[in-house]
Amino acid sequence: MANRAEELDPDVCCIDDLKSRASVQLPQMYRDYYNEGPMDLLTLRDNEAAFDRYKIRPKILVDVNYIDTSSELFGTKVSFPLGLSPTAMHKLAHPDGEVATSRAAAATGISMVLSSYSTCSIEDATAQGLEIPYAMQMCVLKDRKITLHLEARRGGCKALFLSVDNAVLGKRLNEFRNKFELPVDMTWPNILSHSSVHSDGVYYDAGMNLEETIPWLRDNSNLQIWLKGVNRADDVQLAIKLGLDGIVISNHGGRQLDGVPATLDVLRECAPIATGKVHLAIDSGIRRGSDISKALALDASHCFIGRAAVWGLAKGVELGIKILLQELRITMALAGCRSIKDIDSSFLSVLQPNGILAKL
Ligand SMILES: Cc1cc2nc3c(=O)[nH]c(=O)nc-3n(C[C@H](O)[C@H](O)[C@H](O)COP(=O)(O)O)c2cc1C
Ligand SMILES: CC(C)CC(=O)C(=O)O
Repeated sequence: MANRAEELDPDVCCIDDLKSRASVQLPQMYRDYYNEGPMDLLTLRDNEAAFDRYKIRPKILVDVNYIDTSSELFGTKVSFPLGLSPTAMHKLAHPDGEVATSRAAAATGISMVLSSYSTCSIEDATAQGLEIPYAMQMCVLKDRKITLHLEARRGGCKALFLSVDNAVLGKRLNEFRNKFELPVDMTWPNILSHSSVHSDGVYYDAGMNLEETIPWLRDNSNLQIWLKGVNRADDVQLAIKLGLDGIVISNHGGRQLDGVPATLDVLRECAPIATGKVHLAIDSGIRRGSDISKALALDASHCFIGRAAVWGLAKGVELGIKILLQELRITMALAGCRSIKDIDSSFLSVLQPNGILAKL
């Protein structure tokens, strides 16, 4: 049968399998750091549950012999509208770290955003994929001499993703209980070529404000600037006013402020403001190809995954990406969508508490 998992691994058929595999392989301290979040994990759970509240409405009798999943990010073609969110310290899960993750992104033709706290250099990571779009995540650090935006350009990145949801770290109980710490031989080369791990300057500047930071970045970089971690309609309006290139609706995968709404619900609220004015992407909670189709139907132009990629480091990041692509293709075929632009709000309904399906 045409759709049967082709070359996929029978032991790992879905992202949940990948999570189980990674969870038994990783030491508890790192497994909990990856899998969990702050306090009661309310947002972490709701990010995933939100995708189940939206129901797909398939259109019948569409010729789906040929499905085109291709899309575009930062003006570069990608095989489907999925990218890797910035996640710190890949060497905790695999000795090749971000180089391995980047290799998988390149092999599958998708985008990758590198974390400021990557354990490989930007140059080593981006050398893996000459055809795919890379971006660099940055926070404004206390030490302004740590110029990640300049490193990003040297490394061939097309965009900067400014994280705006981490003025301080969320209260992650697992990190307290497990006394989380980095192995002594692990460093953050993109930050530490300029500073020492013991310097306070390598941490976030909690006083950062956009009115000052965006012009500073524009003066010092010609890369696209995206905001990552937007959760309110008025902040979408601010991003448009400041002329930003893109926004990622994100709650850091439910790792920062527990109790904020699921990103899919925030996307639904913010998309009408952003459409046609600024690129809009989403992350947090994406575990299935059908989740990607739901976000696209709610007007996201791109989706990103965090944990699904780090779980992949235990068994194959490429395998995880291929699983999501296969599931997206099957969803599109069964829903009657031949291309990404066919996926619109007519393909979704919401199940209301009274049990009645409502159109968007
Ligand atoms: C282990 C881990 C490390 C992360 N490190 C960063 C980081 O360095 N910078 C950042 O902006 N976001 C970071 N994030 C958040 C991700 O970019 C992303 O928003 C989140 O993982 C998406 O949710 P998901 O894991 O449910 O896909 C991290 C997430 C995880 C799981
Ligand atoms: C080094 C970090 C603080 C990375 C991060 O953003 C996270 O763990 O969610």
